[in-house]
Amino acid sequence: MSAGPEILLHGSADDVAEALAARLASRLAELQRDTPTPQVALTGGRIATKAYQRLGLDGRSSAVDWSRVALWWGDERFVAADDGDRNARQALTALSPLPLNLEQVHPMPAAGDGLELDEAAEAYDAELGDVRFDICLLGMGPDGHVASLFPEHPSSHAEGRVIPVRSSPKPPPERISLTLEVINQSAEVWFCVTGADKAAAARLALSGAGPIQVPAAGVQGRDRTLWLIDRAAAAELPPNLI
Ligand SMILES: O=C1O[C@H](COP(=O)(O)O)[C@@H](O)[C@H](O)[C@H]1O
Repeated sequence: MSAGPEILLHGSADDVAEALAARLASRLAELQRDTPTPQVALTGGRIATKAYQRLGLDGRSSAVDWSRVALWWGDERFVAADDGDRNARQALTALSPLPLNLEQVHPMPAAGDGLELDEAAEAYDAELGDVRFDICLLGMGPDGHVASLFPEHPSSHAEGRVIPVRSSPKPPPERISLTLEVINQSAEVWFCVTGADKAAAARLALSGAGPIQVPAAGVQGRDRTLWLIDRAAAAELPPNLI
């Protein structure tokens, strides 16, 4: 059963990225002792991408068998596959030095792949099937959004597991997102949150706000919910949480 969120405080955004990369490598190696292919949902965002770059550089020398890691995405911008805005493109470029098994890499469909937005979300739902993530990584926007679930927006209270998102408050307007239903089936959820512009949202997410107003507040892993956070983003947290 999940305990409350665990706050892991770091000095700077770079420290969070380094810590995320190191934690991911060590947890994956640990999981691989008992699990043939750990299932990981990746996030987009600047800090996560830095962590992927670190893993791309150092990951080969870790104990992880990268051919036995399945990669999924928590959300995606519905743009062309070669668009630099794609979360998957950014992550896979960074991770390209690793010997991943491409059959275990599951990017969300891109615009121009032959599917409309709704069909693309349905196709990803079917591909996901009954997979539950061992680790789900999440960023958080300054407005408290997670994946592409935005506050007070239809995405924050949509039904289903994988949803099409239109009129996203953050560009690009069309996206695909997992819902909290799927995210919260993950054994472990790891937030990576940095910067002073996230401080107010972090405080709200960790002090009982509603998930429609602050989607990050509705996230809870089955076993663990970690917040890898820098001092700037943690500046408004109640002292008892740190
Ligand atoms: O649009 C998105 O933004 C969030 C947060 O990004 P960050 O750069 O502020 O960390 C990210 O979690 C999400 O995957 C992405 O699509």
